[in-house]
Amino acid sequence: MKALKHLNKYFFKYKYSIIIGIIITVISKIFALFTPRLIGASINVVSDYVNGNIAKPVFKSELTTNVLYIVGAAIIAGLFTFLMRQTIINVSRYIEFDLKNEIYKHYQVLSLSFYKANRTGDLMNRISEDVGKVRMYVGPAIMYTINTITLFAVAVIYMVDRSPTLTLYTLIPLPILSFAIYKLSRLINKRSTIVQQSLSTLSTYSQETFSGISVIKSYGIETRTNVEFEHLSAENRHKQINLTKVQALFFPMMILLIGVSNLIVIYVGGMQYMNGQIDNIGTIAEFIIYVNMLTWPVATVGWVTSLVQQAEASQERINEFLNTEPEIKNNVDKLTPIRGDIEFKNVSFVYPDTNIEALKDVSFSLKSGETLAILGNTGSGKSTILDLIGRLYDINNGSLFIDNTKIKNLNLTSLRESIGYVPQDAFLFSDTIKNNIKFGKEDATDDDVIEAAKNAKVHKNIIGFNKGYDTILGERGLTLSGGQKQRVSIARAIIKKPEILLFDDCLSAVDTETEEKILKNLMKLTKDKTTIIVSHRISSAKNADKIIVMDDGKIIESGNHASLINTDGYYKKLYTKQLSEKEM
Ligand SMILES: Nc1ncnc2c1ncn2[C@@H]1O[C@H](COP(=O)(O)OP(=O)(O)OP(=O)(O)O)[C@@H](O)[C@H]1O
Repeated sequence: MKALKHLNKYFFKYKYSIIIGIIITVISKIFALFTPRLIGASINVVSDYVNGNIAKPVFKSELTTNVLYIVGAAIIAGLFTFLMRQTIINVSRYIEFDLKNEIYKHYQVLSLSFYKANRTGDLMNRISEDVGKVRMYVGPAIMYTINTITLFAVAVIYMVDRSPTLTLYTLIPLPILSFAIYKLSRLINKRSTIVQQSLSTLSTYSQETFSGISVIKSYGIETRTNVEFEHLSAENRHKQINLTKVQALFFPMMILLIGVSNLIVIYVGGMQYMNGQIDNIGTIAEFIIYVNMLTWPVATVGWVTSLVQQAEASQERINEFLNTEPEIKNNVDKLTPIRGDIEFKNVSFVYPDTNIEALKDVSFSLKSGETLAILGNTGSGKSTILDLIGRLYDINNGSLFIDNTKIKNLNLTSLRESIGYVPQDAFLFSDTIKNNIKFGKEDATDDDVIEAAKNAKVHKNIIGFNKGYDTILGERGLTLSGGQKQRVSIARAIIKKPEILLFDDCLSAVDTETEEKILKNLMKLTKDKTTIIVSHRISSAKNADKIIVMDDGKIIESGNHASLINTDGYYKKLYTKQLSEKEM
């Protein structure tokens, strides 16, 4: 129960609703337990009349009164049972909502390395399935426990009052029932988990094949994927059947144990009535109803125990994430406006998850308003430089200054708000094109959006779509070409008018002519902004104030276009190659 302590703050938050829920539960059970007493009394009235102990008018009036009481008690019990669910189950839904928000909020502050170390499916499971299991503890488990305790306490008092010996015999099979249900519930849960895992494998497989359907079709491997799906599906069927087998045992087992209890009541009660230990035949009927009323709550003891165990395991998994501290923390509370000077001083960086040394002793500096182009082979560390400027990771060695202040001593929100970043793989949300561009600046007007799109040279493409800027992108919307995506992504960055603009090879899918036009616009827009352009093309780099060439994490060349084309090396070679390609 240690992990579940995390929920105490929520119980405290909703304490009044929970207390009201408990009171309502107790009232509903007290009224529900009037029924057996009234039925017992009614049978006694019938018995007295048959034996000639009471006259017909008395018999009629007593029976009518009892029936009215039974109906009244049932209505009140029903009403309170409804209210019981409305309070306690509602509280569980509120706590589920709060817990989901708490987890989601925490996910948002966790660093990229956390997302690298954990699979998306796992993150989703903890916020949905695990929270669902915890809710079963907060709601049904607590409700049924209060229910059982109240029902048991009241019923046993009534029963002992009627016949202590018969009470004892009636209660004997109940712990056996509870234990059997507990064992069965555990088995059901174990098999359900196996079924869930196999279902998630099946859906992951299907999802992947649907996403990669064009590859599957172009390689003509539909039959292979069909066979694989059938195989996974057959495995799932086998696991589902295994689960159904144990689930099918649940009700027969309950019916068997209720039957045994009823037999005991009839046999022992009958003997006692014949021996004169019980005065009234109605007591036996009363006890049979008690047995039937108590069976389900007793069975729930076993069920609830396994619910609590599952909730504990789920909360433990949730706590593991909630207790994970973000690696990148904001160390400064007050906002620190950014001008845009950047300086790397002997910076080295090792990716924590792969131990790859992506940057080795890198030094360069850039004044606010200057443009830097970074070139180099793939995997040479270009994107890593951009990630470090956005403080997506913290450096291991050396110093990284922004505006002559160590990056760790800047307010994280100020830093990130002052950066417009266009990643290598442009990611667009399933939303309208307009909202995807406005993502960079929520309060942007339609004119701002159009201006940004024009500068990114994507406006003409957008107005060519039927719904223009309101065209929905994503799975159920329009698919943009690689180059269009990159340009929408550029529009998103420039609409923000940030102090620092980072372009990570974001013109690679654009033809050189459009690239030229975009670069011209960017030069105008970023005149007084610090700009870093990562590229494999000389055309993107040639106008930059500074150019560095990376290889295996190190800077191997630096200068500007004029100086580098006069130095034998990577840049000159690339320049000559791309020049001859252009001429061809
Ligand atoms: N998130 C990451 N986790 C672990 N290692 C990484 C991560 N990102 C990059 N690396 C590794 O760090 C090295 C530098 O990668 P980086 O992405 O900075 O290169 P790049 O020069 O931008 O390459 P490209 O031109 O292909 O984009 C590579 O060896 C890469 O495998």
